[in-house]
Amino acid sequence: MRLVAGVDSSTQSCKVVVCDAETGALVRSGSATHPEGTEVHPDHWWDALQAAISAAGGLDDVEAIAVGGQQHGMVCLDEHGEVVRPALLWNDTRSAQAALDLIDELGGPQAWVDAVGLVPVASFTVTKLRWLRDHEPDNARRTAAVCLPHDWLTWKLSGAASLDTLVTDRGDASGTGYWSPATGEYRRDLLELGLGHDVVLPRVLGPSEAGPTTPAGAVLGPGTGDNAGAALGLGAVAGDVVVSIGTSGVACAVADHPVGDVSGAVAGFADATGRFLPLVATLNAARVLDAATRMLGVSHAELSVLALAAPAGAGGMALVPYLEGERTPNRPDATGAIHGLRLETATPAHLARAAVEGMICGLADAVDAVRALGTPVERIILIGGAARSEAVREIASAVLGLPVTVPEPGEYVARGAARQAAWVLAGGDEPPAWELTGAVETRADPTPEVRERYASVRDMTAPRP
Ligand SMILES: Nc1ncnc2c1ncn2[C@@H]1O[C@H](COP(=O)(O)OP(=O)(O)O)[C@@H](O)[C@H]1O
Ligand SMILES: O=C(CO)[C@@H](O)[C@H](O)COP(=O)(O)O
Repeated sequence: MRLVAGVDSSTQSCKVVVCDAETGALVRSGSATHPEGTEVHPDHWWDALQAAISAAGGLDDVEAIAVGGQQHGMVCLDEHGEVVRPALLWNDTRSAQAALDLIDELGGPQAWVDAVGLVPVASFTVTKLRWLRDHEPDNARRTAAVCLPHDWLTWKLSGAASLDTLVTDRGDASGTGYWSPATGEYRRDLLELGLGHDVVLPRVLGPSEAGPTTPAGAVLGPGTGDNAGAALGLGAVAGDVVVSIGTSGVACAVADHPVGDVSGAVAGFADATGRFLPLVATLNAARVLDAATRMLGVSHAELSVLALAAPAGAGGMALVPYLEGERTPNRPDATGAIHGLRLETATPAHLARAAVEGMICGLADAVDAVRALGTPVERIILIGGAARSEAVREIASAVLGLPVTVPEPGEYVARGAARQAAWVLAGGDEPPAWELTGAVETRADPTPEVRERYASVRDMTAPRP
């Protein structure tokens, strides 16, 4: 059996899967946690990757490896390849003003959509570079190369010989704000608009193009952003909308043509197969439920039981989940809110239900935004840590008004990276046909009134103090 490995270096943890290259069957796996915070030194990702590889029994018998990772994080390297400062992550909102400045300077949202398929918000790398230029000019000047979390880990696995050996892929490059999915070229003028000068950028490999090798001789794939990785790991096709409830909430779909949304809600990313990946991301997803478990002093399993014990609509209680500000809608300084609290609804069950419903209402808006661009929504595939919750599965089906397909619990980003590694080994126009088994469909009675209530209160939140 030929073995391949896939990595998911996500916001909260690093996961490694080792799979049979031909069938995709999981052979072994491991994981390790990442530190908290929206600013993290990349060395922590490297340490977690080493720990996860050890937990997975090592990679000595693996022929190819690919790395999927959280998108957009700004990794700045100096001319010697040293990290200039801790990386600013996708969920760090300090560059919100930089995003507004950049939109203005290029001539408005349409100019950005035309150039790179997205309208800048604080998440995208180009805005973080502008923040660096404005707030840490010495660090900006020292920056000789910029890459993303997955690019940096691929480079480290290759031995990090020189800046010229940095590689990336279309999927992750499309989240920078200085690479065009439509032309497949960097927009160095936009990089310079952000950072103030030109730097080395990773070479963009094709979807199954081999990168460098590890010192042990395993071939490295291009890797990709975590959402493109998940779509590849799930084998998503037209009509599927992947909804991921991890640290971020995401709704995305595979498309044959580049997509642009001047409202900025949908980012017109590229995917990991040579196609495109219109995507909406929210900042508030699984951690809203983590917060609810803390407020109620219960476990996730207990939160799920509580939420399902309360009536749909939580007796009119609606929770707006902007606990970390929000990206879609673009409200970096917003806070969360609980509306409609009454004596008779002041129970743990009502609060649990309102937390799950509010978080999913944000994602239902995301699915609507993807649909509004003409993307067919025939099947919802639910993944991410919070998909382990029965309440999330039931309430997602009810709030979205659609059946929800939940694959068996697994690491689908890491699986997608492993599938890419297998594709690099096998060659050919399409990735190897890895069958997805064990998916279960959940159908609940639709509750459109929950979304109506949410829509009536979602703009009523206080700014961050
Ligand atoms: N049974 C569960 N119910 C709800 N949330 C859960 C459950 N298990 C894990 N989670 C949450 O899922 C999140 C991690 O999901 P994951 O998709 O791995 O995140 P990321 O990829 O962003 O690091 C954590 O916030 C964790 O608390
Ligand atoms: O910013 C985005 C997508 O645009 C996020 O989806 C990040 O890619 C982080 O993902 P997770 O760690 O939550 O999986």
